[in-house]
Amino acid sequence: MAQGHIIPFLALALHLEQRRNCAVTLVNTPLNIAKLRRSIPPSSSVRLLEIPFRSSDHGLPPGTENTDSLPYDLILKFLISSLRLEPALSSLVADLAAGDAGFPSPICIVTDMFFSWCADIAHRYGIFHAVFNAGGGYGFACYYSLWLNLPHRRENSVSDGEEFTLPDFPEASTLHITQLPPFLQSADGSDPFSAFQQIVLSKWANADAILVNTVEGFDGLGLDYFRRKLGKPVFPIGPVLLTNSPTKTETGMTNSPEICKNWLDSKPARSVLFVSFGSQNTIAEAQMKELAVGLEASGTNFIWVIRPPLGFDINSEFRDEDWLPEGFPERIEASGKGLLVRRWAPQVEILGHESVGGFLSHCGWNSVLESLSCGVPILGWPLAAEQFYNSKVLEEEIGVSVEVGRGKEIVVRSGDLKDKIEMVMVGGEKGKEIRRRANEIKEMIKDAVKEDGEGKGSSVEAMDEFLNAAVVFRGRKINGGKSEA
Ligand SMILES: O=c1ccn([C@@H]2O[C@H](COP(=O)(O)OP(=O)(O)O[C@H]3O[C@H](CO)[C@@H](O)[C@H](O)[C@H]3O)[C@@H](O)[C@H]2O)c(=O)[nH]1
Repeated sequence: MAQGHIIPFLALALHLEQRRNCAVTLVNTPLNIAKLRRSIPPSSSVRLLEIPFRSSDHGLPPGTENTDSLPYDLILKFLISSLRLEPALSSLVADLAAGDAGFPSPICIVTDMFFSWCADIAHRYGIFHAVFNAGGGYGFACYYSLWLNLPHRRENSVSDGEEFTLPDFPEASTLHITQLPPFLQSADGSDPFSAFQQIVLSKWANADAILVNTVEGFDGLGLDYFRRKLGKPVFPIGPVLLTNSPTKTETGMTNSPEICKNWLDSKPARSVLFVSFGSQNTIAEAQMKELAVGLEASGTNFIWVIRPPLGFDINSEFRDEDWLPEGFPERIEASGKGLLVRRWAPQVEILGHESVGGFLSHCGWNSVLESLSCGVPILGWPLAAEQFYNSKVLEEEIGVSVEVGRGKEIVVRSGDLKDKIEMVMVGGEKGKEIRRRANEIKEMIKDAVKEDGEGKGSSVEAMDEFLNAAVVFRGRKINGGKSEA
């Protein structure tokens, strides 16, 4: 129930339908199904099914079915409400398994990482179950290990300024306490956040397979962690991406795709920095001001997707005069240096435009994959969830990024931002190496998804193995365990 998860699920559904000839049903709550309906190409026969959900029954504002419109402080309540979908999902799978919905009984159920408990439902009907993790291998291995090895703040152990290693993932090298969001820093295993994470993460072990939206070649460390930890097949099938960004007219995108395209068309190749913090995160007002000053001082061209800062309702009116330095919107418009987009931009199209040469990103994994698929290097400003570990692996292991900020609390200085923007966009040796490496990863991604006379890429092979495992599982159930076929 989040754009960062729904988008890769839609991409996976379309891939399975168009490339693998599978009949696919996407299940979600009514408002998310309405969004999906607008994003599915008319030629697709992916079927959409609703499960009922009334947010007010869970103490959430009316119409809250997606983190993109969720007040920032209600995330835990929202996550817990997802557990209450069990009876509705159970009865829906019972109908599907009986063939009541006019479709053949499903061979496989793929659920989001937060719905891993659906393995129990699938197995009740002899159906193969896979968790599809829309995040990366390394980032989610750290996230998984951190939540299942609590607490992290102990007397005489980890404290401010200290680094530590993960007991079951030492090869991840050291993490710093500032790479843990505040609620994870204070989690002790018995608080409601820990209780929720322990339910959903420990149940990954009940799945028959784990699908990860990544590429083995540059993200193998975390995949090996899950293989070792869960003893289950882990299939890196990515990147599974949409070719066009979903539109989001209901939240009032002010700059249409055509305006963005025309603006980008007027800029030299690789000269534009794209700035966006994803579908559900934002920065503080003071940080917005520092970022604006840093962007202006760097002299680079930029497109910046602005969301209301921390403390403001995501749906509130825009207040440029409070959130941005005085005269900033007018100056950048007059100079032609910047384009401000409110709430939602056509990100895939922007990153694919030849004028874009860098992406200042919160390091949500979809954004990372979309950027690297186009060979665009990253300036990381992780804000929540596993984004801190994505940023770390992108900089330290993969070599395509430099971190410019960390979290919502630590103040980022405009001077430092300016220096790092210059370094990635135009700078000397280090910037050159980051740009070279981003192009190398782009080629690695192309190889992973290729299927031609010369053979299959690693992600195509992984998808083959996953689909084969689901079919074999089905064959065994039908033949009472006697046959593999
Ligand atoms: O203006 C916008 C903003 C976002 N997007 C799209 O929305 C998705 C955003 O996904 P992502 O970059 O992964 O960020 P989040 O929305 O923050 O994703 C959540 O889900 C990811 C996958 O599990 C995690 O990596 C993140 O930490 C988590 O916050 C991407 O496909 C973007 O192209 C747009 O099209 N336009």
